[in-house]
Amino acid sequence: ERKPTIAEPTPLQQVIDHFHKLIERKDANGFFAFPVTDNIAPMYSRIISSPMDLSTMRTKIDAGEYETFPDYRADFKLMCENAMTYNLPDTVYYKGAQKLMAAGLKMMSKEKLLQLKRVLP
Ligand SMILES: COc1ccc(OC)c(-c2cc(C(C)=O)n3cccnc23)c1
Repeated sequence: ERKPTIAEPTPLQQVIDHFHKLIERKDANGFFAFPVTDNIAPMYSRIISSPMDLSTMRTKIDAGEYETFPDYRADFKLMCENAMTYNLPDTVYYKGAQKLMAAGLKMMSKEKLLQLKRVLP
């Protein structure tokens, strides 16, 4: 019978996958790994209108939902900004988001992407 074909990742998916893996490694505690639920964060779904997390981003990467690299970077920023909206500044979540955002945007800066473009076919 016909075998299901596994879609060959596009060059964009491969570049996004490369950065996503680096970001996942930076979230050692897993605070950003899965959607934040109302039972671990009271009223979260009332306060944060557009939730985002690394597992949702992974699903979007594999489904080819990111048309451009900036679309992916925007979800990463949204995830960090949500944490800095919901949590007070002196929490591990706010501080973790601040650190993750700084490291991630530095890694995915326009200069870094230009360098990458030079070495890609
Ligand atoms: C303490 O263990 C965990 C485990 C998973 C979490 O989110 C997926 C979180 C978590 C992650 C967050 C964020 C990202 O705002 N959060 C906010 C308040 C209370 N908990 C959290 C904490």
